[in-house]
Formats: sequence, C-alpha cells, structure tokens
Amino acid sequence: MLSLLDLCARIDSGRLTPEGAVGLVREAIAAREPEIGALVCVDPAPAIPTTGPLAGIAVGIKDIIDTADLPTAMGSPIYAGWRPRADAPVVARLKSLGAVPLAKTTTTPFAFLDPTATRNPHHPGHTPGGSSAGSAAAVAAGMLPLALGTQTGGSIIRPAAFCGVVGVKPSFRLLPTVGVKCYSWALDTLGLFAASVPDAAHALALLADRPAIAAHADAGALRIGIVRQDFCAAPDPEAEAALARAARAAERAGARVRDYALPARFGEAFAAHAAIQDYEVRQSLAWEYATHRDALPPRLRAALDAAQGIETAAYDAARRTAHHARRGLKEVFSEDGLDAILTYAAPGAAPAGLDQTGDSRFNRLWTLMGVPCVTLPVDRTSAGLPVGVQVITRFGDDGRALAAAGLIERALRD
Ligand SMILES: NC(=O)CC(=O)O
Repeated sequence: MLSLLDLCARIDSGRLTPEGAVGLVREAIAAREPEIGALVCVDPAPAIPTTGPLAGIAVGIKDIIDTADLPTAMGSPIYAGWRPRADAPVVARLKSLGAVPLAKTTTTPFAFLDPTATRNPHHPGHTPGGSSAGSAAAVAAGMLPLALGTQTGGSIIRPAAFCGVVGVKPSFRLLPTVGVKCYSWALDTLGLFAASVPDAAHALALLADRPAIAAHADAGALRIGIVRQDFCAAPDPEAEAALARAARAAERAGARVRDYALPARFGEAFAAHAAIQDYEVRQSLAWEYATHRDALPPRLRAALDAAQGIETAAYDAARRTAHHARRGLKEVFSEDGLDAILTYAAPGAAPAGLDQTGDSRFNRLWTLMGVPCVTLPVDRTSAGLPVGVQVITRFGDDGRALAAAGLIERALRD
C-alpha cells in the first residue's frame, strides 16, 4: 500500500516532487483499477500545489462528497453527471493543505446497502464492503495513500476491515458534513482510510486542524475493555480470534486489558439506531423518493417504503434512548476506569459475493454514540482475507483512539 507519511517524507526531502508523487498514483491506478473498479472518475489535469503539508498527496473522494472539478453522482443514475458548483468544505480543506483530490471513489447508491461493482483487492470474488467501497478498496490496492469516506451505520469501519486498511470514523461532526449528501443528519460522519495508523492520524490531525490528534501520548498504562457487544448476533470465529490476538498484543505493549460487559442500556441504544436512521432518511431523500422512486436500487427503495410508516413519537423515543446511552458511555470511561474499548470491527472477513456489502451490527451503536472509532488489520483468513478489530474511545478523544490503535499495530508487528 502507499504510505502517506512515506510520500510526504520523500517530497519534503526533495527525493520526489509533488508532480512525481501524483504520477506514482496514476501508475498504480493504471495497474490495479481495471480489476478492482474502485474509482468513478479520475481528474486528468488537477492542480498540483508544490507547497503545503499534503503537497503531492492524491486523495480519493467518496462520490457523495461534493467536488467542483469532478461530477458527484451519489452512486445513482439520478445524479449522473451532476456537477456541484462548489467543493465540500472538507475537499476545500484538502486543497488548502496542498493535497490533490484526484479521483472520486465508488459509493453504494446514496451510501446505503445496495452493492457497488467494486471488488475486494484481496479476493475479487468478495465484497470490499460498503458504503465507502471504493475508498477502502483503492487504499488497500495501493492506488491511493488517502481516501475519504462516510459512516451512518458501518460504512467506514466495515469496508476498512474487509479490505485490510486503517479506517477512522472520528468523533461526530469533527469534520464538517456540509456538501456531503445527507442520509441521516444525526448519524452521518466523515472519516478516512489510510495504510497505517500513523498515516491516518497525520491526515486527520491536518484535516481537523487539531495537531494533538497525531501527538497523543498516554502517561501510564492504557486501560482497555474488551467488549463483545452480545446484544447482537455473535461474530464468526475469525473475528473472535482477531480480537484475542489484538488484546494479547496490547498487553505485550503494556496495556491493562480486561473483559467489560456493557450495561443493558446499550443494547437498547443499538436497537434505537434504526428508527433514527430510517425516520431521517425519509426526509433527506424525500425528493428522490417522490420523483425517482423507480430509479432507486432495491434495498434503498424497500427501506424508504418501510420508513414511510415510522411515527414521530418512535423517532423521539429513539433519540431519548440514544441521549441517555451517550451519557452512560461517559460513565463507562470515567467511572469504570476505561481509556479505550476494543471490540469487533465486523462479523468476520469480507463475505463472498458482490451482491451485498456485509453486516454493520458491530458498528451501528458506536456511530450513534458519536465516539471515535479506529479499525486496524490484525489477521488474515486461510483465504488471505483481512480481519480487523475496532478501537473506541470517549467522544472527543480521537487522539487517544489513534494512539491505542497505533500501540496495537506496533505490537502486532513486533
Ligand atoms: N452508510 C452506512 O454506514 C451504511 C452501511 O453501514 O453500509
């Protein structure tokens, strides 16, 4: 894979020019894209700044994020050729840092569950996951050093885990979702994909203009709770094995690791995610549903059909449940003495077939809680498919989530 930090170092030392770095990416795209299908389009002649902390870094932009220089089609024929007038602020921020938004990456239509044609770089007969399919696959295939994605259910963490890359779903609203096609305004979260934890931390710190995110250092031993989220169906054996391996690596690195059972309220919050997501998408995609229902893909059309009947009272009750759970989560970290949670990133490795994007059951609670989540690859199955884990910290503690993930990543290498 292409390391963002390695490219930055080579550019800073003069061994590589920004133009040359973008050229390397174009060569990688030419070599791998035909078999992977991670990209919607590539800018033939983007501006390539020679200054800025991300000068020469080509970035993939999930195709629900507005770009002024490239179409933004939402993964749907309804928006074929749609050209936003302006860049989304997160894209404008990338450009201000010297980065090059070189390609739009495939997304499931409107970032829901209908699959893309993108293939998992580790096995072409398996899904890369969704909804940020192209971003995860492009980084995993070594075509891009950085890509943006979004998560409403599990759309960053799940594809990152399936593709064996680092995925970061930051604290809710750490990055502005302005200019990003809305699915659920209470859940949608912008995040990113990179080759390693340090690469991801460096990119997020710059994007969020929060240098501390990449400079977090824990004074004492990290206190990690192993959480199995037993309010939903158990994972495959490989996910359990990866969790155990990551826990052992954390202990070798000096962390204090213990099993932790979430209080019952979190199972209720897990169940509340659906009512919030579905009630809000009924409004956010009301125009598409009213004027182009037949052009919507089957899973999304069925979800919108079902969402028409959700009562406002049920939505309000779900929001109250989520609010109480978020307050309870603060106690988990403060009163129960945890610095981080370690849990499954997905039910297992990427499922076979391109007719689905996998299951987000181990992601949805944390998206609703709005807390930082980082996935890193831990194992491979006998078929060579990656299996990851997920590190979670309290709201706003993004630097510690990345530091904890980095501690495990290094320990796994040792
Ligand atoms: N957008 C989403 O997060 C939906 C999913 O989990 O695939």
